[in-house]
Amino acid sequence: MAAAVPIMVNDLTGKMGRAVADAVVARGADVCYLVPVAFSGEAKDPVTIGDVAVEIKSIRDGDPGAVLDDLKAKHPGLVVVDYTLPAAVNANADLYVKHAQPFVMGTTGGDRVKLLEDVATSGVPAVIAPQMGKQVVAFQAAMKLMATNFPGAFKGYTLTVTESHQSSKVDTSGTAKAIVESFNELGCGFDIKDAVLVRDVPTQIAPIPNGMGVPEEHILGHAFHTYRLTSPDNTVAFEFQHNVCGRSIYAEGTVDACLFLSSKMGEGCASEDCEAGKTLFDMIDVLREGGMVTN
Ligand SMILES: NC(=O)C1=CN([C@@H]2O[C@H](COP(=O)(O)OP(=O)(O)OC[C@H]3O[C@@H](n4cnc5c(N)ncnc54)[C@H](O)[C@@H]3O)[C@@H](O)[C@H]2O)C=CC1
Ligand SMILES: O=C(O)C1=N[C@H](C(=O)O)C[C@H](O)C1
Repeated sequence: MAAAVPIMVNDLTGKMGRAVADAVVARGADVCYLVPVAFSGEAKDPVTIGDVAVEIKSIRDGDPGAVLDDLKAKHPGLVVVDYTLPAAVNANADLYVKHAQPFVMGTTGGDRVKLLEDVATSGVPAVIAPQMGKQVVAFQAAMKLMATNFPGAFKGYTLTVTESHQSSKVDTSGTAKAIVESFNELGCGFDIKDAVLVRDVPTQIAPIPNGMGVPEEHILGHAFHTYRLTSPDNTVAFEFQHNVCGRSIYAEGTVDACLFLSSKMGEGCASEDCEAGKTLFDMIDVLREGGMVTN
């Protein structure tokens, strides 16, 4: 039986970090366990999750690289999870890469081109994806497949994109950005700057068609996305929607990504679908290789 995978969650005092830390503990100590240190933007009081008291260290002060090296030595096979902020994405990835630390990056935003280039060329195993919820990833993969098989199929159609998230979200949905890439390959010519971002609570709560119809109990944690395509003469319309309440779908997917990454560490991608030596993965890779629990 494989050894339990040690997982460090940065920042588990944030909303997603906490959901992932809870999911790590819930998955069971025979599968994975939470290491007792996490990075945040600043040092904070320890947080107890399950029976683990986690020390919260500042990633900006002291020597975070030495902390990582020490954790790696104490917890062989360590996987780091990053759910921080768009402004931290590139610097945090640089730190993990510099210390050859495999990681799962769920944080959105930052300079994505640089992120993917830097990590791919480093050879440090990583899963990077703006969406970790496996059913949403399956939809994302289906759109990608449609774009590959039928490029230009929606040429001339007008696309509108509306996304609603908790008002603390600072960036445009990373998932919408990824899915719009496929719509553009299908011929839509959509500028992501034209996406409608709903962050005000009254509009979120108001029923459809005037509002988003978000259940009030999920105002602090929801992700509603609608992509609407209309033909040039307005006679044909398509609407695609994925509406998520809460965060467990992403947290469970993240634990799956950690286990996937752990199986890849040191061997590259072994499946028929993957080119040998591949070290940078996304959630579509994780999905393709199966083995994800159903939630
Ligand atoms: N890939 C996916 O499936 C999902 C991605 N996300 C993304 O995760 C990110 C975090 O979202 P939330 O947890 O809602 O935000 P949050 O604001 O609740 O948490 C962010 C945390 O990061 C900390 N932080 C700031 N700078 C840091 C640094 N340099 N290093 C370490 N920690 C730092 C903050 O103190 C805060 O506690 C966002 O980019 C969001 O879009 C969220 C849900 C799902
Ligand atoms: O910040 C969030 O909450 C989410 N962020 C991700 C994104 O930007 O796409 C995934 C999901 O939408 C939730």
